[in-house]
Amino acid sequence: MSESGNSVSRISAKGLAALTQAQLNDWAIQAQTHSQEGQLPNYIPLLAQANPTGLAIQTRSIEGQIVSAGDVSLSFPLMSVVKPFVLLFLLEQLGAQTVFSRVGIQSSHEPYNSLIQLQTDKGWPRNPMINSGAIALADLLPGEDASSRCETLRQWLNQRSNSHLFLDQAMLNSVRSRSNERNRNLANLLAESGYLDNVEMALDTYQHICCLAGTVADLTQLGMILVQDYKNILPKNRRIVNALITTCGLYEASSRFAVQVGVPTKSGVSGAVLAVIPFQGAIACYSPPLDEAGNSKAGLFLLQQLVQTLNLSVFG
Ligand SMILES: NC(=O)CC[C@H](N)C(=O)O
Repeated sequence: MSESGNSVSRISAKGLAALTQAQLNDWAIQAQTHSQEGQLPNYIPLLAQANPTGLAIQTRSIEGQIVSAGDVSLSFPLMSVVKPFVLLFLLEQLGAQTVFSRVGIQSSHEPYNSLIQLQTDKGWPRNPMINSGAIALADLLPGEDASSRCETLRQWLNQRSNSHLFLDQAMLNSVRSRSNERNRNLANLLAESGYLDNVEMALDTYQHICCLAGTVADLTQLGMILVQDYKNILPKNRRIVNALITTCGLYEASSRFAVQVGVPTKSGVSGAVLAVIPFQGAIACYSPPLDEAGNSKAGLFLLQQLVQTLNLSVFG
């Protein structure tokens, strides 16, 4: 690029509102090619049977502009995309002091379900975006059993965000049909180390909340509660969640993504991805094939296109 071209691109400011339908359509087609390089997870039967070519993306701006591409009628379980919202709920209900007496704020360079990481940390869950941390937080949710805890969280989220999340019972049955020894080992070590009270309830609650499901429209609505001041949610709690999804949201790929793309982003093993563009809007993608870290191939490609073309990086 010429020097003058370079300086022009450096000062050009665009923003989410500048996105056109034609751009998003083009990128959605290119994203399909990227998704072919990914793999479906094999440890949850219904996720293993997902249609690998199913793809949807929606952007929602604070002015109410919505641009979508792909099949927006597809619904999918949030899986780990629920983790920031469990954290937000508990920060609002219990306060940061209680929450961070049960979970840390350090990023991890191990996979999201790593037992080695938890052993290295002597049973202290490093952050709320990996399974150990989310299982520890599931233990703090109020309610007598997993289903009532999940229902309380579901209603709280739907009321705050005007989304229509539902419990995907078939997905929950599928999750339960295979014993997840990794998550059980994590929960046992958390309990032995004093960071979790009830192993069975925490695991059951965690499985339920991972099966809260919706469409990309629900996901962008949900994302809006992290975008700006919203219905009594404390700004400091929103900032904590956005900071932690930036540093930990994509597991061991988080810092690379922050450097290369630069927006707070959370993924789930279903192929769901949610990005928060502070004071501008939210972007949700769904495409099941995953990269090695368990992040949607097409989802991360789409975010990269959007952020780079529209200058959305939160780092300026
Ligand atoms: N990365 C994820 O989405 C993990 C969620 C999934 N339920 C698990 O515990 O393995």
